Amino acid sequence: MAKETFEFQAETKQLLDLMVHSIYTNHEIFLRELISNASDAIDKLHYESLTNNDLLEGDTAFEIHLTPDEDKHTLTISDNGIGMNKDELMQNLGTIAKSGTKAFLEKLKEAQEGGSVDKDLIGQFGVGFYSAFMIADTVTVVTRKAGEREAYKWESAGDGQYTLETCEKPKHGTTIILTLGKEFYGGETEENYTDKYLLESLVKKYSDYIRYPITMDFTTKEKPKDADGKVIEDAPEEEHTETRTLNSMQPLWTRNKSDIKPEEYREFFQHQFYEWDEPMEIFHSRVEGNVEYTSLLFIPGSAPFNLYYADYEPGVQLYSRHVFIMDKCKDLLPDYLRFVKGLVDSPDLSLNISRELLQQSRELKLIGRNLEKNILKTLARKLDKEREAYEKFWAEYGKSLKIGVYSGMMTGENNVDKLKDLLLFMSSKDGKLCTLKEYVGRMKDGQEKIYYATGKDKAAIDALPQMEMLRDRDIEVLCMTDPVDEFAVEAIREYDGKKFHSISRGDLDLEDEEFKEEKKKNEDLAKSNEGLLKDMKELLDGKVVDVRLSNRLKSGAVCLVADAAGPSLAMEQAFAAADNPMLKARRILEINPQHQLFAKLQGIHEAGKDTPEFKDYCKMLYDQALLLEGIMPDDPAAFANKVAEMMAK
Ligand SMILES: Nc1ncnc2c1ncn2[C@@H]1O[C@H](COP(=O)(O)OP(=O)(O)OP(=O)(O)O)[C@@H](O)[C@H]1O
Repeated sequence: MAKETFEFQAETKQLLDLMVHSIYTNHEIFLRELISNASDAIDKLHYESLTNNDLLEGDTAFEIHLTPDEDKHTLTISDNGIGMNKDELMQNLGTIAKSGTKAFLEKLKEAQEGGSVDKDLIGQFGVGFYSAFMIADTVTVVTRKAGEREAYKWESAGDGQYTLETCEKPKHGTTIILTLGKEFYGGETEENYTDKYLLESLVKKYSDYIRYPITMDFTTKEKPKDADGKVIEDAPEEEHTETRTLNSMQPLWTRNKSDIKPEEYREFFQHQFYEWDEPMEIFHSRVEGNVEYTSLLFIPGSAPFNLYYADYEPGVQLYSRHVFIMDKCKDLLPDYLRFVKGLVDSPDLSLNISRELLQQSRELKLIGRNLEKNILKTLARKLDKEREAYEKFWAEYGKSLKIGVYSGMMTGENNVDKLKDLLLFMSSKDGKLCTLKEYVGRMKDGQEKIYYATGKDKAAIDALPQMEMLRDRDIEVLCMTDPVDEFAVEAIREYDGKKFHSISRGDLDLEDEEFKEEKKKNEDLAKSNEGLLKDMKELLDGKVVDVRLSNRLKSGAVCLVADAAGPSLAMEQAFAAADNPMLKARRILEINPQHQLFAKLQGIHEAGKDTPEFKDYCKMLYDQALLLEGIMPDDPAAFANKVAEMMAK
């Protein structure tokens, strides 16, 4: 193949431009990035060779080798990993397929504007390879895919183009030759990347735990020794070259907890899982028993923006005796812990079965159950002892637990018992978060139900007309401001023998005498107004299933509630947002018989149910009730016009 020139994809160009112009000051991490890619490539080959030994081509000594050359101003990093064929080269080093890159570019811009470009951005967004352009004028990649014959040379000066041609490469794997920029070699600079001791220290700093030897040749000059081992003083010095392994190769998770510094955990977490923040929680444990494993799990400092979208891939890395098996095993932990990152290393996981079978294996299930228990125990402890920290966790991941509560009903897992004590809801009293236990613990004497209301925020809930009665009675109401809240509560049904009761669904049924008396009075009143209510219902046919006199209103004129059978209005909205408009609430319009408007309505009705005025009143009452629930009337313009017309009268 003759040498061909290709253009980088637009986003890659943008990224390269940032790298070349060195807006990022922490140059040295390029080495970590390239070493980490080399290690991944060896992992891949290792894994594939388990089922196809021929791929190794007889070369089983996995290694990442560094060759600095002071004279040529180059640094070469080579591995005997899987290598790349032509398509892969063009795909991997010509385009940026990952959606994360856009986020990276934005973050970088933000950091730049904030004046803090030192933050460790690169690598967390999977743009590792391109960091080479921070220090190299030209990057040359020579690579041959294991099991294939053709080798390729890729080259770029980071100027928007790269070239590709075939070449010779006896060993499979990848060699990256960095022709260093003039600030990055020679004795004048602190950043001399041909300096072996600097390279050694960088390997120690960033790549010590890499599982394969990172080697470099050290040449020393010594005078020869005689047969007795004595130095021959007058002989000329001889050069000795010795290949040294620079890293300890001990994976972090295999070390003793007490020997690991917090910054080592942080560095590992951020780099291994491309995270930006510090972890919020670290779980590091070694278990021996029915099944033996080491786990190192993290709860990231903040939830990824796509945690609840289909493109988010949950899962934990699996290793067996420190050998990488798979990246995202999603069957290990329950879905409600989808935000947990980390790894499990177990000699009991077999390397020689398919990933599908592995995910079904008894050992994996056992490990998963143990980890789940452990995480839940830690969260419970946090809730109990570190409330503020738990509320921070809740703000990031609470939704995941709430989804877990109700999705468990579908999958047959009993997540309710596991999770109900970890849930927090906002109290109508002080706007603070409380657990169900706390709510029940401070219920008023004689209160038998857990009252809740739904709305977009606390202010909207406070403004609900039906809240007035509860406020008067000093009854605390749980504010459900997230659409999933009510679904979770539906799944829990009751807590400590107390049933959940929506203030906007079914009957309000407060438990005090005053309420019961009111209710009785309204029942009598409803009988004497049967005609009016029936005619209103007829007029609003298709919109509501019933029109009733309300027991739940004090000063408000109307409200819209849902029948106890079927979803609530908030649930209906959530279904509609999820493109499932079939599940509708059975709406009931309630009118306050104590309100002046009711007397007016009675008067209008006397003139007959077919008068335009009665029709207008009914429609407008319904639209008002919708607005109170935060739902737009079907025809907002008609509603506004009617209001204007009435105001002008
Ligand atoms: N030494 C290598 N051997 C084989 N393939 C490589 C090597 N270096 C890079 N690649 C390929 O190029 C791709 C792009 O590398 P890059 O460092 O830009 O991102 P990445 O490593 O995939 O991202 P992340 O840093 O998120 O892991 C890699 O995914 C890999 O497929």
